[in-house]
Amino acid sequence: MLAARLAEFSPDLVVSAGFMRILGREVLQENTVINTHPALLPAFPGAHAVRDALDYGVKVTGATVHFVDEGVDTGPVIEQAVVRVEEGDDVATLHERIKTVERRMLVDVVGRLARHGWTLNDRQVKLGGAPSRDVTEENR
Ligand SMILES: Nc1nc2c(c(=O)[nH]1)N[C@@H](CN(C=O)c1ccc(C(=O)N[C@@H](CCC(=O)O)C(=O)O)cc1)CN2
Ligand SMILES: NCC(=O)N[C@@H]1O[C@H](COP(=O)([O-])[O-])[C@@H](O)[C@H]1O
Repeated sequence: MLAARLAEFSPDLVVSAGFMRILGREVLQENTVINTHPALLPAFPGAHAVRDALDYGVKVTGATVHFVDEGVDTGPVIEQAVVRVEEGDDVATLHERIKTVERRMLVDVVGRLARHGWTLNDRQVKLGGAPSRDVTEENR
């Protein structure tokens, strides 16, 4: 039982990155969970975001770090980073480029959450601190 296993560590924050199981109420009621998703939510939720973005023909996609709620990819957005779709991209090439950006963003977000905390009003997340340059540069 994941909830019980997590309780043994009393984590301040649980990070889901590539964790492909839907978390249930028993985990979410006891833990603050964030997730990284390889699309600009609310676009392309679910388990096949990169494929779905390519199939749709978007020119830009990206990655989202969000709080996890009982919905699927519906939690409040913490940070996003944009990635252009390039000529000749397939799922593998596009996903690798997204992963490069999302890993940097995830490290930045976890650091800011830990150091500066956050506020949540309705769906608006305000993180303390400022995004690191390499996250914001990608968004230019
Ligand atoms: N309660 C939540 N749990 C999780 C979330 C979330 O937003 N809410 N995010 C996921 C990770 N995730 C997207 O970032 C995600 C993972 C898996 C699926 C999904 O539909 N899985 C299907 C299998 C799909 C397939 O393999 O074809 C399933 O579990 O039946 C959607 C989104 C972490 N957990
Ligand atoms: N919907 C969940 C989802 O698609 N998660 C994605 O799985 C990849 C894991 O990469 P990795 O195995 O190389 O860390 C990441 O791109 C993450 O956003």
